[in-house]
Amino acid sequence: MHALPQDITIHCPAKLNLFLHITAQRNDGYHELETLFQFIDLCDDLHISATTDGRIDLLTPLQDVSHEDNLVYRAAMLLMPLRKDAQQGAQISLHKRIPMGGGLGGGSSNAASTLIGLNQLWGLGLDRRQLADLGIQLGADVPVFIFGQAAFARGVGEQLVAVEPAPAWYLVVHPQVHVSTASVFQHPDLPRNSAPITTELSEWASHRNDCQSLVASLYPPVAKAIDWLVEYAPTRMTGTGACVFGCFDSQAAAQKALAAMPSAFSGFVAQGLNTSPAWQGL
Ligand SMILES: C[C@@](CO)(OP(=O)(O)O)[C@H](O)COP(=O)(O)OP(=O)(O)OC[C@H]1O[C@@H](n2ccc(N)nc2=O)[C@H](O)[C@@H]1O
Ligand SMILES: Nc1ncnc2c1ncn2[C@@H]1O[C@H](COP(=O)(O)OP(=O)(O)O)[C@@H](O)[C@H]1O
Repeated sequence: MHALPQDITIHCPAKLNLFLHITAQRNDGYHELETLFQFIDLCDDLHISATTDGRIDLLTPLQDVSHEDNLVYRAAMLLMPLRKDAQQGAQISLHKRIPMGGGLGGGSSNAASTLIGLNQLWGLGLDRRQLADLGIQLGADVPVFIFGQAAFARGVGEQLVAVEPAPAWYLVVHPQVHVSTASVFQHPDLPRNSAPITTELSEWASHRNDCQSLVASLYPPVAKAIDWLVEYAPTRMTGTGACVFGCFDSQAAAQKALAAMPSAFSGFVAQGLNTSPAWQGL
């Protein structure tokens, strides 16, 4: 039998929702979506070392998130009952770069990478489907990060079909406000009855983010960020916001717009990725 690795470093990419349509609301309150996910090369880094004390130690606290609520810790807890040996433990540290709560999916990506990494270190032998089924308990975006390919998603984000969105460079602009996902989905003015998609996924003009008008009206900085960025490139909000992204043909064009960005916003240039770097080297 091969010896298990003792240490692993896993990238946790951010995602963009290139579009997001809400097609229905289920009886349990959750919304049925049709969304196109692409990863971007802005990544958090997760480092996991195997230990033999049967504990999960998270070495890097996050501001405003307790250890017990941290999605890294919660993902590790989901795998604890599946260990082959109760002495198996882990020390985990997270280097965060993805802004939190901006619609970029960083927490879900951290959770997915924790499941991927511990599955490897502890030799659990779970396949991607089994990891995704565990991960969805932590958040609707976790399965796509385990799936590891750009995807068209239905349901609450668990029915995934691999797709190849065109290569693109993005300027991602953070309007510096925090939008609560739950409050957007609870809002009475949210449109909830988009028709299921029949057009090409790649046709930008046929698609939209159904949360965008509502969020822009509730949060004026989001509207200002869109109004500014749309002068440079086709622009849309990701997830339930607050971040918005412009699509550029080249890194240089995206960088040029970033250089002109008003100081009220923060932003970064990133490349679209159709394969997640989380699985690299595994
Ligand atoms: C909207 C999306 C699109 O990618 O992204 P984000 O803006 O969060 O990144 C996701 O579907 C978000 O997924 P996630 O952030 O994991 O949401 P969760 O924690 O599962 O849900 C937060 C709350 O939003 C509501 N919710 C979420 C997803 C969904 N399809 N319908 C809902 O009604 C529920 O009230 C839930 O309690
Ligand atoms: N490891 C984590 N990284 C980021 N956020 C986390 C993490 N663990 C828990 N959270 C909580 O999840 C919320 C949503 O995080 P995130 O995935 O970054 O944003 P979004 O859902 O908007 O894409 C955060 O505001 C934070 O309270």
